[in-house]
Amino acid sequence: MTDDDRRRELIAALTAADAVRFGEFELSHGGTSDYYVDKYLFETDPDALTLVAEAFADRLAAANAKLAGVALGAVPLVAVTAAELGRPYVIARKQAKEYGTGNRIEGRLDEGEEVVVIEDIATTGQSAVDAVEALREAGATVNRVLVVVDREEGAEALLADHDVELESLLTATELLAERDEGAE
Ligand SMILES: O=P(O)(O)OC[C@H]1O[C@H](OP(=O)(O)OP(=O)(O)O)[C@H](O)[C@@H]1O
Ligand SMILES: O=C(O)c1cc(=O)[nH]c(=O)[nH]1
Repeated sequence: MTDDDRRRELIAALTAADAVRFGEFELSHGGTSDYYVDKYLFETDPDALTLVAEAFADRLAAANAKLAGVALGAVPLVAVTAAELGRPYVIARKQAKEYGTGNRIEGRLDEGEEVVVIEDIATTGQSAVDAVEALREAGATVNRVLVVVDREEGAEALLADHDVELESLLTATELLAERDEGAE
């Protein structure tokens, strides 16, 4: 299957899961948008979840790295991708747990381990940067973030400022091409 075919299949699966919404939406790091990718709708749909995990696993097969998912949204994605690859993973919480272990990073992480971050959506990239910083503080080496959708609103540049490369399965331009062509 070509990359284009795979992208088309993924867009169809996200659309079938009703995850691409149009209207007015508030975003997590400020501002509003006329569209929103409801990650929980595609992540709870078995077809879309499987496609995303397979696409991530393909990209990660050659990298001998541990995976990390950014809570909450990327947890199902990292779990299914890691199972597909037969690899362990960790979870980066938004904040450290306030009792018990007090962990910010959940799961086993050894000093100096290479980690690739899995994220659902990148908008400003701030959530991904926060996870990278928490992982680095915990001793990991991180230079790659993989997302399902890059909304192309600054995440690539912000991550590059932190020496991290952003890769996406889909860009907003690709995801919204049909709507935008219709609007021309
Ligand atoms: O690139 P950014 O500007 O940081 O925005 C994208 C982030 O915002 C959303 O998460 P949300 O805050 O909705 O959190 P959740 O995963 O806990 O639902 C999305 O899943 C990304 O994690
Ligand atoms: O930036 C966000 O908060 C955001 C955008 C989006 O399309 N989907 C989402 O879950 N969060």
